Amino acid sequence: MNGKPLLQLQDIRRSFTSSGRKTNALNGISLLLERGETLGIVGESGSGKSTLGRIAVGLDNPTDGKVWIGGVDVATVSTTNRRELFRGSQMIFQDPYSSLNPRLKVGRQIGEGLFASGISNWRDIHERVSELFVQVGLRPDQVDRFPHEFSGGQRQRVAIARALAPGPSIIVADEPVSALDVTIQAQILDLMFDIQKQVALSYLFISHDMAVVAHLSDRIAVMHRGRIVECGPTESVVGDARHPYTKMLLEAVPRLGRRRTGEKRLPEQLPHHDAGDLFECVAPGHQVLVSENWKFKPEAR
Ligand SMILES: Nc1ncnc2c1ncn2[C@@H]1O[C@H](COP(=O)(O)OP(=O)(O)OP(=O)(O)O)[C@@H](O)[C@H]1O
Repeated sequence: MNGKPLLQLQDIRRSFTSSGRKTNALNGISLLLERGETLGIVGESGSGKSTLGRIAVGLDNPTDGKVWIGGVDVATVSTTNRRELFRGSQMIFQDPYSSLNPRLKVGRQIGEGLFASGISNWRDIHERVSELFVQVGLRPDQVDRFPHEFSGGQRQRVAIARALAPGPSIIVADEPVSALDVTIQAQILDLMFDIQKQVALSYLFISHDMAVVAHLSDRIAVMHRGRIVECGPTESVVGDARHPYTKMLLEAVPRLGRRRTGEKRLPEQLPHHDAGDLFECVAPGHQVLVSENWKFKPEAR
């Protein structure tokens, strides 16, 4: 790959229309994901995080805006090349049970990913699947099990192995630990961190939980109603949040909120962003960007 950012999104918009009602899930998202970094995406339910993640891995298309993978504008490539382009972008979901085929042995499911990425010898595939199992902390003899024969944490390890199989450079993890017990959450986050040290991987790490996002991310982008309202290095966003919505998210997390003093009350109204407020989470290095163009306005119910 060239020296271009791994993933670049420019003014991404996505609306859905169902039963005659239009929802603007994304209202102009611009961000960069650099090589080897973890960009955390945090925001409450419905803020557009999953829609953003799906667009980042090619599972959905924006209504408007541009997606570049390694400097290549996705809109300019053929369907076949597009599939190839997105092979380097894999996704891990919240519920590994529903994202795994319940009727297929897990080794086979991972093997199929390897086959699709060009390994045609099943002996090589079997060997690689065993290696992947070891990499995610499972035993090679567990490859012949079905998904229901694993615990929740083990299933997420299987899902991680499957995502790693095609040798991706980007993994979008959408609430990967939300369904797990706290101790298991820490194990999976540590595993993701260790894997990133072993192989050159960038994570787009999506969660509603600021504590979880802060644990793993180099940078954090805070999403509110389909927009990024604050973005910067984790220590700045967590330690010195500027946007009221970010402060609100932090106050909702006792473990992180305790760091802050003198601001115990949550804002009674959420900030409203003007439609023309285009905010770009493209800061290289340590710059903190805060959307300034907001005012408090009662929430529309
Ligand atoms: N396929 C769809 N059809 C209609 N509306 C959709 C669709 N996908 C998402 N939406 C709407 O877009 C908005 C953003 O949804 P999205 O799932 O991206 O948010 P989220 O931040 O990931 O929330 P959650 O954590 O609850 O999944 C929501 O209002 C949702 O109802």
